[in-house]
Amino acid sequence: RDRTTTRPREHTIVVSDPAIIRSALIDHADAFSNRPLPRFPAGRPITHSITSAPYGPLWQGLRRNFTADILHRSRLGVLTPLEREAAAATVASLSAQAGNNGDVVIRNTLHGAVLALFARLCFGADDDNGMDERALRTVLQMQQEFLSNFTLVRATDRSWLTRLLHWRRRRRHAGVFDRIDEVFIPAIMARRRRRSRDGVCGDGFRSYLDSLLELDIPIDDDDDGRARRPLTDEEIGFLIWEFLSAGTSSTVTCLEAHLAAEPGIQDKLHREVAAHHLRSMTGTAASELHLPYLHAVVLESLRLHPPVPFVLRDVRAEDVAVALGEAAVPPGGASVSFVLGGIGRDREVWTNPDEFRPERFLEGGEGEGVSLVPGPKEIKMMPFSAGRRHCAGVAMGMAHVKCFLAEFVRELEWAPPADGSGIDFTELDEFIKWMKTPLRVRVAPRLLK
Ligand code: HEM
Repeated sequence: RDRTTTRPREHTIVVSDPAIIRSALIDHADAFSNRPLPRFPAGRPITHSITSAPYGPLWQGLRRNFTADILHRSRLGVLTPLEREAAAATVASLSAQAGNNGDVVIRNTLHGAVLALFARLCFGADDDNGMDERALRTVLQMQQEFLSNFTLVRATDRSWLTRLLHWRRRRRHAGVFDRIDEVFIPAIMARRRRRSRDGVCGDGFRSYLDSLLELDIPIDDDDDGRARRPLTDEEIGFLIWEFLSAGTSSTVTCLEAHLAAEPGIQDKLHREVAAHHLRSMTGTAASELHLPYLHAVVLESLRLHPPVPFVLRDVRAEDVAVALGEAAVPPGGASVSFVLGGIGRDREVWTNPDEFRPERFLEGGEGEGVSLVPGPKEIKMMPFSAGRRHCAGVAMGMAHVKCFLAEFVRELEWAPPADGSGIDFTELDEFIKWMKTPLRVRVAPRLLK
């Protein structure tokens, strides 16, 4: 079986042509199913996460547990009340923070709320799930530190000189991983105690942690996973870190980009959402309701501002040559970087691609039927990537974004800041496409108008 290497490849190939991306990720999926392994501090079980496990029985087991058990579509309705509570708390907090003129910077509040929601899905829905406000603040800091150093650490990985020059930031980045055990292991132990005291899930809510406590993984990925063992607490801690981090920043980035939408679009969205009395509906995920305009707004935003700008693969030389036609790949193989950012703005596919026009995704529009994760047909956008390693949280990501957005436009009116400074759409050139200047908006309660 093809294995990925822990040594950074000397050679990186950047691919932005959608036809070649499709051919590599879908037609040559066997060769393009491993990510380059990051250099994490020695001693970490770096391959024991969905994102870093090589394609094989371990990855299959971890991913199946995640998608078929915890994130399965049939469970999304069960999660809706938690999503609504988180969205409502965010509305209350933003309203309270808005100054006299109504201006408020939303990113930190939103990030905290989305993280708290993921923590409940992960550790259990009760307040005493072991992740109090202090622990959540620590995780928020860890995520911010991790993301702010990620691009630099990757870029400086290749030579000892760049590693030496940037050792301080590299050390800070590695320090995040040193804190994972300290933050999560007490909560893991508390959940285990509760389960043995009160029965299987303690509070009756099957959390991601519950699934990990019950999961057996292959002892050896090379013998097709026949012999199995439970996960260690350290491995569970790392999987929890992945769960809390993989979706939080992309969900926040996605929402930030939506809320900058024009008033005309917002009013139309408000009319649709209000007509559905979303709040009174229970047991149905926002993503499952018939809200075509909400769906179109989310897709249009993902087309224009995909939160993850590129995806990486670790590939052997012969596979690169077959799939990409690269003649001069060194025998050591290559890292391939597939650029997702520009696909949705292709002028040959989209009319006036830089315009925010959700209508293109409604019936009869050029985007009707475009799928969130492209299959073997032409790729018109791919915010969640494609092929075997495409985003494992598509359904949950969409459900969260729609639920927050619906609650936001139902309760509040959003406008550019009162001081006339406008909205700066410049994105940071990093692993996650944050807006360079965190979005500041004017909010006003809708019901009082
Ligand atoms: C709007 C929200 C989101 C976007 C745009 C997004 C996008 C992506 C992208 C582009 C990838 C890389 C795929 C590749 O390498 O081919 C990815 C991977 C992944 N995402 Fe998401 N994501 C989002 C939300 C979430 C959520 C909510 C979760 C769940 C907690 C999640 C969990 C994951 C995981 C586990 C992977 C690794 C999959 C694997 O290696 O098998 N994502 N995501």
